[in-house]
Amino acid sequence: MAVYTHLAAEDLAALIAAYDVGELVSAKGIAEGVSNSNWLVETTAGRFILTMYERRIETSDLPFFLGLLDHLSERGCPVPRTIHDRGGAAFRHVNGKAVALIEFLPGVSVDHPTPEQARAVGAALAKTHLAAADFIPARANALDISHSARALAGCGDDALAAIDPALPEAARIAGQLANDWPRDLPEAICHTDLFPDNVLMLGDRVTGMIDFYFACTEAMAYDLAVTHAAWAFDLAGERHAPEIGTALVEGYQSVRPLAAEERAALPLLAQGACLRFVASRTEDWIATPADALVTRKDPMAFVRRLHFYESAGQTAFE
Ligand SMILES: Nc1ncnc2c1ncn2[C@@H]1O[C@H](COP(=O)(O)OP(=O)(O)O)[C@@H](O)[C@H]1O
Ligand SMILES: N[C@@H](CCOP(=O)(O)O)C(=O)O
Repeated sequence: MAVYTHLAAEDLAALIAAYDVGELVSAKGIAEGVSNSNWLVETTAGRFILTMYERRIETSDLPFFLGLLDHLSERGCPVPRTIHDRGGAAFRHVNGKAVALIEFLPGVSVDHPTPEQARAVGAALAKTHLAAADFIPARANALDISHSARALAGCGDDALAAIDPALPEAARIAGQLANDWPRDLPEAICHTDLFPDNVLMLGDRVTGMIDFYFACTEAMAYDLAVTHAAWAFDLAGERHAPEIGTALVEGYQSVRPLAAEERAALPLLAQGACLRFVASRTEDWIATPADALVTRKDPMAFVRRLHFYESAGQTAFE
């Protein structure tokens, strides 16, 4: 579920009246997602997504995230633009919480991508990297490898082993990788969470890239590594799908060829990408009671991918 807050009908109507988007017709809570509350809003002028920021997002970061959506959308990327209110503001507050009205994009998230779809996702990712080149604001990656290493170490070996006996070893690998991390790869504003549920597709076409709320200044090859780890496996991380990974990298390179040092770094970047999700999933696992309404995501699905990238090396990307 992802509607954490009840919005009274009169609050909703007053909010929509602040925008030049016609009259409110209906608003339905959207079940997908875990971080924010989302509603599909219909007005006499069309459909919109209303997002209420609930967890992990600092209001001070909203101008960056929402400005980025507008920047990428203006440059032809399939990214929803922000609807600004009559006073020009990109976000407002309702009952003390920040909310934004976002363009609705068509499409569905695929569960079992084909190579053609993965190719299109790779190309769309590379286009956002190029289109973000003249986006001036910067934002550090709060979930970089040093953070993952600290977060896992902070859980303590006993708590990690209680989830799975293999987790303490993953924490040690994170500490090692934080020391070996490449620092000089070309950077851009990166999505850093481009999982299948953050991509909307119609057939082989990417119609929407959403949920830019982890976007930050990062190595572009790291963003490709995150996307590879998110797309080129089954959900449990047990089966690598080489045809998906290959198509993804080919699609990326059809728009932005990788430099030799970026290609060479991919296996290590992919291990770091896995550890970013091992760390956040482990923290959530410990913080969320087993009977909570939100389904906990399994950190071990990314420990398996981590070990795959360790042993496969460069062959994971061929
Ligand atoms: N711009 C959009 N156009 C169409 N659907 C959207 C849009 N933004 C979000 N959604 C829908 O809302 C769901 C949750 O959005 P998401 O941003 O992933 O939430 P969360 O940040 O909580 O994970 C998505 O899976 C999608 O179905
Ligand atoms: N993609 C991450 C979770 C991030 O949550 P999101 O719903 O905001 O994309 C994971 O799979 O661990």
